[in-house]
Amino acid sequence: MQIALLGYGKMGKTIEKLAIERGHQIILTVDKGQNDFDISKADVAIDFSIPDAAVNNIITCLRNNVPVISGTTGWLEHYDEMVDLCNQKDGAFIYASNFSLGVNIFFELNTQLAKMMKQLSQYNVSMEEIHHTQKLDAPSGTAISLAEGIIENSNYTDWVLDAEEDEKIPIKAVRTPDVPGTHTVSYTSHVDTIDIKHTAHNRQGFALGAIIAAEWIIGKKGVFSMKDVLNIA
Ligand SMILES: NC(=O)C1=CN([C@@H]2O[C@H](COP(=O)(O)OP(=O)(O)OC[C@H]3O[C@@H](n4cnc5c(N)ncnc54)[C@H](O)[C@@H]3O)[C@@H](O)[C@H]2O)C=CC1
Ligand SMILES: O=C(O)C1=N[C@H](C(=O)O)C[C@H](O)C1
Repeated sequence: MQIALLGYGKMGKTIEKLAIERGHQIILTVDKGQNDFDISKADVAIDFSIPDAAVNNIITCLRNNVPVISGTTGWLEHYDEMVDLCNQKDGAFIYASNFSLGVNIFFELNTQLAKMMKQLSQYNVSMEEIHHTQKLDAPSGTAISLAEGIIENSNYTDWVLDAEEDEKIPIKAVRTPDVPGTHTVSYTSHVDTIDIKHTAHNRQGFALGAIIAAEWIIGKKGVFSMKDVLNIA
């Protein structure tokens, strides 16, 4: 596979190393300030850039008929526009807030637990996400996905960052040097707490998942998710 990497930071560099080990070629890397690039020769593009750049990068890929894997978080208010553009261009697109296998299993566990807890009004749910201090967005995309999984399966209506409001899931965002990503969902009653937690030890799980998604999307048309790629649940 000939891959274009949009964003050549911590994730871009981790993906480059793993992709080469899997026999792929990196034919283009794009980083800050490179606004004029030719992506048309890539089989697939993988975007791990910044929230302000993600939308333009996805548009460039779809307009050039290049399938795009988007891992950048913090731009989701434009997600529906990207879905429309993908369908209009008969393109191929996957966004995932978290590409790691472990977190995608954790998403399923979170959904099942939310269903079990729905009738148990003595428990209140809360979430904590911990990330490195360079992270630009809060809460993390993964925390938002976890909150959406709970909202779909409970009486909670929304989430709220670093605050407490009725019927909203409180998410605490903590920034600590060098933490790749830790997410905890807690259900607390007066007598006990149930925690489920995922801890990333490094970025390799995110990178491998994104490469597997890129390998999977070649030859497909449409908007997909990691559930389609991993064929789970
Ligand atoms: N979905 C997932 O599994 C994961 C998502 N992420 C997300 O991926 C994004 C990148 O994460 P990191 O690599 O850790 O950040 P990073 O800060 O190390 O790298 C981002 C890179 O994007 C570059 N950039 C800035 N403007 C750009 C533009 N217009 N076009 C292309 N590149 C541009 C920056 O100069 C930087 O080198 C973040 O939004 C993060 O939340 C991170 C890890 C896993
Ligand atoms: O910025 C990061 O580093 C990460 N971002 C993603 C997110 O916002 O959920 C995924 C992972 O937690 C690492």
